Amino acid sequence: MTLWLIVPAAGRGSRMQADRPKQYLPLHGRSVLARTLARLHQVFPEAALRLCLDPDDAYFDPDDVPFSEWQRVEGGSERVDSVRRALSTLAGKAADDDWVLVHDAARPCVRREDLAALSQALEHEAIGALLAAPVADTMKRADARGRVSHTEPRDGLWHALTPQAFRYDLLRQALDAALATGTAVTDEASAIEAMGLSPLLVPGGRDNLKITRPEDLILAARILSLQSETDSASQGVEA
Ligand SMILES: Nc1ccn([C@@H]2O[C@H](COP(=O)(O)OP(=O)(O)OP(=O)(O)O)[C@@H](O)[C@H]2O)c(=O)n1
Ligand SMILES: C[C@](O)(CO)[C@H](O)COP(=O)(O)O
Repeated sequence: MTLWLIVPAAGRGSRMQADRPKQYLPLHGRSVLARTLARLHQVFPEAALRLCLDPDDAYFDPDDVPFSEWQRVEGGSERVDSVRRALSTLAGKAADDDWVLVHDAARPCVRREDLAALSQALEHEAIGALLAAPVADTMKRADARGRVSHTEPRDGLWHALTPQAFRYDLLRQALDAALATGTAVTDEASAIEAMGLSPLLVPGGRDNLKITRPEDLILAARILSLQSETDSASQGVEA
C-alpha cells in the first residue's frame, strides 16, 4: 500500500504581506517549504509526494524536495482546488483504500511524534483522522457591533491542524461533492464531515502553527529552536 503525501504550497500568502509567498520566506536558514518537506520526510521517507505549486511560482527550488518519488502539480485558486488537482494525479495509481495525507506547506513546526501518532491512529481507522489541538482560551461570540454577544462553551472545541489523512477514494468523492455543491471547505475533514462522516481527532501540539501573519514567522523560528534544544537534550539522556 502506497502512502501518498499532498503538500499544498500554491498559496499567495496575502495575509503575510511579504515580498514573496510565505512558503519561501527564510526560517533558520532554509525556506519554510524546505523545512516542512524535511520534517515530513523524516517520518515518511517512503511516501510519494504531490507538491502543489502556483503555475507562476518564481521561487521553487527542486533541491528542497527530499523525497525520491514526487511530482509537481499546478495549484488551483483555493486550497481545496489545489488538493483536488493533486488527487487527480493519483487516478489509476492509488488504490481506493490507500491513505492520502495532506499537510500545509505553511506548517513547518509539526512535531515528528505527532506525525507518528497520526500514522499509528490510522492503523485502527476506517475513515481518516486529523491532528487537532483542544481550544485553550475562553471563546467569545461577537455581535454585529463588535461587542460580546455571549461566551461560547469551549468544551469539545478543537483547532483543526494538518496533516489530515483520508482514504484516497473517500477523499476524492468528498472533495468532488464539496466542489460540485459549492460547499465551503477550508480543510479535508470538513468535506468528509459534509458526507455525514466523523473523522478521528488525534491530539497534536499547539506549536504546529500555520504561518499566516508576520508574527507567526518569529514564533515558528522560536518553536524550531526549542524543538531542537529538546531533541538534543533527549539524545544526551539516551547517550
Ligand atoms: N490556492 C491555494 C491556496 C493555499 N494553498 C496552500 O494551502 C496552505 C494553507 O493556506 P493559507 O494559509 O490560507 O495560505 P495562503 O492562501 O498562501 O495565505 P493567504 O490566505 O493569507 O493568502 C498553504 O500551505 C498554502 O500554500 C494552496 O496550495 N493553494
Ligand atoms: C487546513 C487548515 O490549515 C486547517 O487549519 C486551514 O483550514 C487552512 O485555511 P485557513 O483559511 O487559513 O484557516
